[in-house]
Amino acid sequence: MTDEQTRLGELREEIDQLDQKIMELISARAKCAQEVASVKMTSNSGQDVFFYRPEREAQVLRRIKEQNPGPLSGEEMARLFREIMSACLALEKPMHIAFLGPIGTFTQAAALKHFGHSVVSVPLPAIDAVFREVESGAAHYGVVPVENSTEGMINHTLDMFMSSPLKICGEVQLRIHHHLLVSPANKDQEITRIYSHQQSFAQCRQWLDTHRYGIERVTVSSNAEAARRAAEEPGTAAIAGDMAAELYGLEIVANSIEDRPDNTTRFLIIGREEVPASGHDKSSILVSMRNKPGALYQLLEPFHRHGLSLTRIETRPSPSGTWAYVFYIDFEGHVEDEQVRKVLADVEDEAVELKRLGSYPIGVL
Ligand SMILES: C=C(O[C@@H]1C=C(C(=O)O)C=C[C@H]1O)C(=O)O
Repeated sequence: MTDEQTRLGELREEIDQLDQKIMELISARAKCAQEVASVKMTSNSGQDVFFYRPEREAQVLRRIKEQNPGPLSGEEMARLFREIMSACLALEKPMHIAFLGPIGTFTQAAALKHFGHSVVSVPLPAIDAVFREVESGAAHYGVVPVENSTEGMINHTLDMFMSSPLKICGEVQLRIHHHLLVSPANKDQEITRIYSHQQSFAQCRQWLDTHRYGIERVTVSSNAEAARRAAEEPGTAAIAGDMAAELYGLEIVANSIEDRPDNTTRFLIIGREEVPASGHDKSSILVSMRNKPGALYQLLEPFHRHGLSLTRIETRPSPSGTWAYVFYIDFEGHVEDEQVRKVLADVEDEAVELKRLGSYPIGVL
């Protein structure tokens, strides 16, 4: 045996021993989580038991990121723990997560990033169907896209909150990389048509105008549907992400063709319960104001006076009348915070209506 072989043998021996310890520790952790479940059941007899605790999971992931000694990055370590927690929670109760489908969409990728892979993910054909599935109790939580850094707000999601009783329980951001994809069987054919979702076409507009000018662009209901069609129809391509490419066995012709390298989509987690404070939270509200001079100033002034940071303000037409508006506002803080309570009380004095959509942990992953 050479020196190199001897050294490799020793290192592999060490890795095997470490793996054994990791396995024992993960099993001990899983037993603890099971114990937590039985405590929750006995202390909550007869009432709804909330096995999934978003605020606690956010705290665990934040601590892991902060205390991670390296050489793995904090993000990487948190992702590993995300999966460990997901598996532990599945022992307590397997969660059903509705998402904007079909399978292979970025929304599914966001759902798995947020909840880990030990959940049952349920694809639904439209954003309102995801809301209905959670409202009816058929799914524990839902995941819907809410804004993209290149293309702006997903208005359909915002408008759903006007009528839905659901709460926002979390947020997750996903870097969106689009590829031009073809079926390996049709690789040598000339492409005469490209399928994609309207949002993805918009996020790749400049690239398409420069590199595939004049080729017909056909909008379909999702990237995954685009990939499915490209897999079947000769002479076509799709713009979609890695998950859809893998699912339909497509090959990448051009990689990461989004116009902005930081192209990111933010998704919301919707559920039926309010989430207690995690220590680093955000809140969302819908406010309709009287249509009078200074209305927007009056709405924003309390945030300034109490030093609360706004992270987003969007205006949507009110369903109650022509030229009336509803403001969708995100800000830092939790409704349990004293400062937030004061601001909301002031806003409520001036507003026609104030709807609290929820306070939730700022996305960790
Ligand atoms: C174990 C618990 O239940 C679930 C599992 C968690 C975990 O594995 O760390 C954390 C929060 C809950 O979603 C808990 O509430 O502490």
